[in-house]
Amino acid sequence: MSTEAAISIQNLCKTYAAAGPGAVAKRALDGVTFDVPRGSVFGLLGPNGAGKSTLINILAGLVNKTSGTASIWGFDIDAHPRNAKASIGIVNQEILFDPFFTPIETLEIQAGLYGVPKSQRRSMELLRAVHLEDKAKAYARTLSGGMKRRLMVAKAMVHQPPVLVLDEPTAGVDIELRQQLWTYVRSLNDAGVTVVLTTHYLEEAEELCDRIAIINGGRVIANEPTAELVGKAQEKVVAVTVDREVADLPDASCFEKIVLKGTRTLEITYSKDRVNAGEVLAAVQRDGLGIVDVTTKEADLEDVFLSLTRAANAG
Ligand SMILES: Nc1ncnc2c1ncn2[C@@H]1O[C@H](COP(=O)(O)OP(=O)(O)OP(=O)(O)O)[C@@H](O)[C@H]1O
Repeated sequence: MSTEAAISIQNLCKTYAAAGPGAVAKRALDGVTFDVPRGSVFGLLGPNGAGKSTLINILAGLVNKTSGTASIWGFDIDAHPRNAKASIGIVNQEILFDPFFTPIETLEIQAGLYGVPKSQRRSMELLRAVHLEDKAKAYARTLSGGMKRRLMVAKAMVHQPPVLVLDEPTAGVDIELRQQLWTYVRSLNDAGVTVVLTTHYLEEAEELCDRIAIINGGRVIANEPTAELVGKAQEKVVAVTVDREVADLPDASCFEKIVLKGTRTLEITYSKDRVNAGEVLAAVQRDGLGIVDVTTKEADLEDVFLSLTRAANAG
């Protein structure tokens, strides 16, 4: 176990017992091992049912692991549960707080639960950080969905944990609010907070995370710096605009796919390990077409994610 890690998980397993007669036990985590480096924004990705919530709930002390170890900020969750819990703030998927309390009361109550002395509370500062200062004394039930979500983030930070976990922070959230949340996550990270983010939005992970782990079927199938993971995508797309209308599509045998967009633009999908961009263009020119313009699209995380989970399911 690395003491430098914000979170260190070793060989973590969780089997949910069969819920009743005829039901079967479910192995939700099957030997998960990874470290979250201190100071990073770490993405935890996986399809539905991959085991992400189970993992987070184990860290939060809400689900008992079957075997393996986990530590938060150097504190083993079994040996030092209180210190481990004090080191982490978790924002759940569901919005949970009493609708009759105001945001400032919600934060004060949460600070009380965590035993934060009055002199060390920063409730107003937290509300300011999530742009809810002017709503400090409004009933929580009168807040919009986005405001409630921001209040959840502030609530998770009352005890100033060095690690913040956001479970699907932007599910069902509009683009503007998503941008605001991203900005806030970045500012927390700039201030030294290690952030772990689970998301279905690959674009979000690609934009925010330094490092990404992908879990599938309870196992880690990738754990790499974001740029390296993205670099693994083998398929690239190039759009080639030619100098005349295309009557017949060029021979596609060295491409994965070729589609005509409009009358003069060919969108060609090719595999980096089979051909390079020069060969793609040469193949177009061989057909007597003159090239007027070329644009390439970088492969994104979606491609990597799909090919890795497909490979894991096939294997
Ligand atoms: N309390 C439970 N009892 C039995 N099985 C469970 C329980 N909680 C989760 N599971 C099962 O364990 C597996 C992992 O579930 P988990 O909720 O951790 O996945 P997830 O990656 O968080 O998915 P999602 O993105 O949909 O939240 C699933 O097959 C799920 O059905």
